[in-house]
Amino acid sequence: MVQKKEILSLEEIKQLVDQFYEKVRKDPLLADIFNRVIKANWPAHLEKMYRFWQTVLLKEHTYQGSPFAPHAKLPVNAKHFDRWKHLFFETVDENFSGNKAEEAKFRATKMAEMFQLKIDFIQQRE
Ligand code: HEM
Repeated sequence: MVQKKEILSLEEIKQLVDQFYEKVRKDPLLADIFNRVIKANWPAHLEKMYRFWQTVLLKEHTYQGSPFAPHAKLPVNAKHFDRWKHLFFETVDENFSGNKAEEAKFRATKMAEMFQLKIDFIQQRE
């Protein structure tokens, strides 16, 4: 069996982020939701996401921002988060193994849970 790579540097972060958003952009449930906000600005979004995951996984603090803010008003529910997590896990597992790969899935799950709780709360009030 071929041993998969560990996530050790910005190079692997870029591979993970690029391949994940390739899937997102082809996904029938998620693509429109992203495209409506991002429009032609995918390169800027990807740059931001490299910095986000570099900060989370490599502890190189290149991301500064409010991760939740752009999600607050998105028309999303559990179905969308399940798909997001499925594509993210699939991308990690296709490319990587090791501690950081497991941490990526753990952190993504925790953030998705938190985002979903906040979004549910906002949607209930409206
Ligand atoms: C259904 C699930 C999700 C959808 C539809 C979604 C969609 C979006 C959209 C449309 C943006 C704004 C992009 C822009 O303004 O250019 C964004 C930004 C972002 N997303 Fe998500 N997202 C989802 C889940 C997640 C999860 C689970 C995480 C964390 C692991 C995450 C992390 C981020 C970060 C860090 C940003 C950049 C925030 C900033 O502007 O600093 N997203 N997302």
